[in-house]
Amino acid sequence: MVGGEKMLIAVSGTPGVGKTTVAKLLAEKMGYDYVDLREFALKHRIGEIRGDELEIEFDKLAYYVKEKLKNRNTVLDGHLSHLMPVDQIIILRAHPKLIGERLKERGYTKEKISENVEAELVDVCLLEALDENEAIIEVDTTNKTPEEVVNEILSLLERGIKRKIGIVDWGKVYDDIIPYLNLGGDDEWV
Ligand SMILES: Nc1ncnc2c1ncn2[C@@H]1O[C@H](COP(=O)(O)OP(=O)(O)OP(=O)(O)O)[C@@H](O)[C@H]1O
Repeated sequence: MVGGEKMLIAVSGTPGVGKTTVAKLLAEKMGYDYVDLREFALKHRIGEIRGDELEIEFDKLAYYVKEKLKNRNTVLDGHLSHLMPVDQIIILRAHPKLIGERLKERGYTKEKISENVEAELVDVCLLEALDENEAIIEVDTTNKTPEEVVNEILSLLERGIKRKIGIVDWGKVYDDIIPYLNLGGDDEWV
C-alpha cells in the first residue's frame, strides 16, 4: 500500500488502550506481518525478565528492530514500540476512565492502575514519541469499535497523512478520572 513502499508501523499507547486488538486487525487488513515487541525481544534474547517485567536493553532492541523488521511490511505492537526506529507511529488514545476500568478488570493493583491512568491523562506516549519521530498519528478510540479505529487509520494512511496529533485533552474530563488516581487515602477508590 501507499505507493508500494515497505513500511514498519508501530502501534503504541497506554496499557489497556487496545494496541494488540487494533494492531492485529490493522496488519490483517493491510496484509502486513504482525509482531509483538515483547515477544520479539524475548525471541532475540534482548533484556531479561525480572518478576513479571521485562527489562529491555534499549539500544540492542532498536538495532534488532532495524535489522530484522525494517523494509518488511510489519505492524509492531507494544507500549515501547514508539521508541523504535519505525516509519510511522500510531498512538492509540482512550478516555483514562476506560483504561482504569479495563485494567481493573484484568486484576491490576491500584498502584499500577493509577500509574497508567495518569500516563494516559498526561500524554506520556505522545510526548515520548515526539522526541523520536515526525510521523505520528494519534487516534481516539473512545466509543469506537476496533474496526472503526482501523478504518480511521487506513483512511489517513491512504491519504498520505503522516502526522495528526493533539486530538484529545483529558484535562477536560479530569473530574471523571480522580477516583482512579492514587491521590492518598482510600476513600475515593472505585
Ligand atoms: N476501539 C477499540 N479498540 C481497541 N480495543 C478495544 C476497543 N474498544 C474496546 N476494546 C477492548 O479493549 C481491550 C484492549 O485490550 P488489548 O490487549 O488490545 O490492549 P493493549 O493496549 O494491547 O494492552 P497491553 O498493553 O496491556 O497489552 C480488548 O478487550 C478490546 O476488545
